[in-house]
Amino acid sequence: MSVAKGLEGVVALNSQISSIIDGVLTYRGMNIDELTEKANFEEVMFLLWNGRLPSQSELDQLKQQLAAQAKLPMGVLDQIKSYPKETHPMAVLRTGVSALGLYDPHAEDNSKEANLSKAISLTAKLPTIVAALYRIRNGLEPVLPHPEYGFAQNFVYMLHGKEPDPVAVKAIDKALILHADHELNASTFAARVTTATLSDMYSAITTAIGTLKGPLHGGANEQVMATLQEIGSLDRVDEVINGKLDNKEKIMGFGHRVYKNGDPRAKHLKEMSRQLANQTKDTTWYEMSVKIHELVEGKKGLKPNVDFYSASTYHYLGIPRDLFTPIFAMSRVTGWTAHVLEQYNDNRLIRPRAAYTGPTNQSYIPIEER
Ligand SMILES: CC(=O)SCCNC(=O)CCNC(=O)[C@H](O)C(C)(C)COP(=O)(O)OP(=O)(O)OC[C@H]1O[C@@H](n2cnc3c(N)ncnc32)[C@H](O)[C@@H]1OP(=O)(O)O
Ligand SMILES: O=C([O-])CC(=O)C(=O)O
Repeated sequence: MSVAKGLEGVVALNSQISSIIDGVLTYRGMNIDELTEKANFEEVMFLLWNGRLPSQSELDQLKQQLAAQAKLPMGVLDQIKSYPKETHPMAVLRTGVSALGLYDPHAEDNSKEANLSKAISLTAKLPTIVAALYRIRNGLEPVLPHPEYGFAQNFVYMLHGKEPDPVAVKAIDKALILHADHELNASTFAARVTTATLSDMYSAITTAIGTLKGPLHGGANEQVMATLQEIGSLDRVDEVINGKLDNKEKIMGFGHRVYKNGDPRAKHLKEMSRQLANQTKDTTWYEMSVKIHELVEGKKGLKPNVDFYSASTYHYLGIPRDLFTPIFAMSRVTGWTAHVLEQYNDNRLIRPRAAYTGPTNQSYIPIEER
């Protein structure tokens, strides 16, 4: 058996949700450049789940459903309050989503209707968990979701507990659009593997969150910020980055399994970071990022992925770095749930083979003879 390590280049299934063709990313056939410029995140979630853009009344209805579903069951909120304060937010999110399943009487109903409403409910509740865990850890009371606010607006509101800044809301909305789906990335694949056993949507999304958490995947955005903070100033970029490259360390936020000529999302995040740098009059993080970009591309030919400029963007918005990956999850849950729906629609157990490379013809040795 020949092995494609890391399943590189293996086409594992058919999907109609997003595509990466010649370096162009589309959701349901629509270029993400256009969606980022013209759509809002609620339209994009509808698009991913339903395969088309919503009418005005469908969009209004979705917004109402999201607002109605955003509150957490008391049991889940109480659990989050009881977790050790130093727990990583992705671990809280993973456990919180798993716990949500316990409070949903339809958790085991895998009909299309039940799963679509679970997709809406999970999408609505993830920001509430993220904002709550942030506030609880800082000794603050969680803020109830605002029934009149849009998705991004509500997240910023619940995080800071005050009228959200429209610039921050717009930036988060765009970032959420850019992260929403990405073909058969590791966490989406993991969600589909779980779904393909005919397990439930909460199990699939819990699987996906655990998979997104790793630094080779969604967890890279937090590590990008760690690198920027380690460097600390523009004049140290050369020394630190060259040192890491000489040590054969990976520079987080660079490289991609699929894009070899650049990630089409990075330019949008770079521009957002640039604008926020100018608005906050704190250009260091943006300038350091650009310098790292030039150095890594010049020396290794590697280009930034979606995680690289998202780090400085979120930092400018006053978001602590360990919330970066949870924000990614708040967006990607729309793609994950769309893939869960697609998997149920035409399911077959996902079960590849392994080429066995261990010893053969071994005999059992009684314990007293070992
Ligand atoms: C949302 C997302 O998940 S986007 C990806 C987020 N992850 C990161 O940013 C982490 C840093 N990047 C990486 O680790 C990789 O580029 C990945 C995981 C994204 C893709 O990995 P793969 O396709 O398996 O590439 P692989 O790790 O085999 O790299 C190929 C070569 O490029 C090098 N390379 C790849 N990425 C980097 C990097 N970020 N920094 C330095 N070198 C790198 C590898 O060391 C390897 O070199 P070698 O052939 O001399 O051993
Ligand atoms: O597709 C991948 O391998 C990683 C990913 O999730 C993304 O880039 O958004």
